[in-house]
Amino acid sequence: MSPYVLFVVNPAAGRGRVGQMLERLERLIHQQASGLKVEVAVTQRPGHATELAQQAPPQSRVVAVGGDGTVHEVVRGLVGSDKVLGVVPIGSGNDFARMVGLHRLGLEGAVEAALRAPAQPVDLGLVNQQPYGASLGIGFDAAVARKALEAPTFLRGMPRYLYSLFGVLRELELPHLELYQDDHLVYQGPSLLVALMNAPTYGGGIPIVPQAVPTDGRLSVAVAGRFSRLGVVGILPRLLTGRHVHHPRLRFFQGEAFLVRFDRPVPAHTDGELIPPSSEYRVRVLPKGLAVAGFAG
Ligand SMILES: Nc1ncnc2c1ncn2[C@@H]1O[C@H](COP(=O)(O)OP(=O)(O)OP(=O)(O)O)[C@@H](O)[C@H]1O
Repeated sequence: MSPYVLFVVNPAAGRGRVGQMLERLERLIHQQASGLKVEVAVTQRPGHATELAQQAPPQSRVVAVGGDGTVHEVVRGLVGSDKVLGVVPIGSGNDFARMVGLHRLGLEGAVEAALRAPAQPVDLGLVNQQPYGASLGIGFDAAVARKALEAPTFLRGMPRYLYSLFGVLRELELPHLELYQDDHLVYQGPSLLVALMNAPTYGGGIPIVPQAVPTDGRLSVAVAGRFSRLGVVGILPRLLTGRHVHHPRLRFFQGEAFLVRFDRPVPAHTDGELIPPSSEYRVRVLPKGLAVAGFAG
């Protein structure tokens, strides 16, 4: 029996580009799906993709059409099931697709892979019991993302990012971090950010932990320690090209389970989606947590 494939399309992804492509997308999917049972569902609101993924029948493929936020919501609906994740990356960042090698396929190639390519498992992360696919960022980058929500609506793209970045820099006051790996304290001190990664990149290709491998049964962790405002501005260009890894205020760890504890609630994001700020994040890897169509392993 051929599998049932549900495409979950987020019209808001890619800054609304997906919504503008809806008809073309549906045509393409139905053209390529001959012989398969396929349905296309358009999300109506944030969180809807998780419900749709949960409701899909056992052993089906559920394909996230959008960016990392859409993938994140579908992952949340699939974890612990025998369903397979597909990804048609049309977001702004697409770091999950980059992690599993699907970002270079182009639209038709990605639809084809979602429909018919064999599936291989990847690790997932779990933070305070909630799954994530590619990234967990705690601290500075999440604060910038949060600030962007308050930015004036006329600011878009890079101006919006710079507004948010300098807004957070102006108020910069580093929390005190204690990082435990398997119950051992491995780092303590002021911290700009902590990234607990399954993927090497976040934020649309920023190689925060270039050595991360999503099939090694471990999370790769970067801790940025005490940074001044000027220090942050100095490290950013190096971060974009992966030249930050030898910076003396950066530390890297790899492992299965971490406890991230702060002296106050600190903002965080999973796969680029903000989660409620907390002073404690319990994080672990879920080895081979989800099968992904078109992932070569
Ligand atoms: N119908 C909808 N209307 C508005 N927002 C929606 C709808 N459906 C889903 N969303 C939200 O859209 C947001 C953005 O989606 P997504 O992250 O996939 O796109 P993106 O931001 O372009 O990509 P990336 O995260 O890769 O940069 C998500 O937070 C999701 O919850």
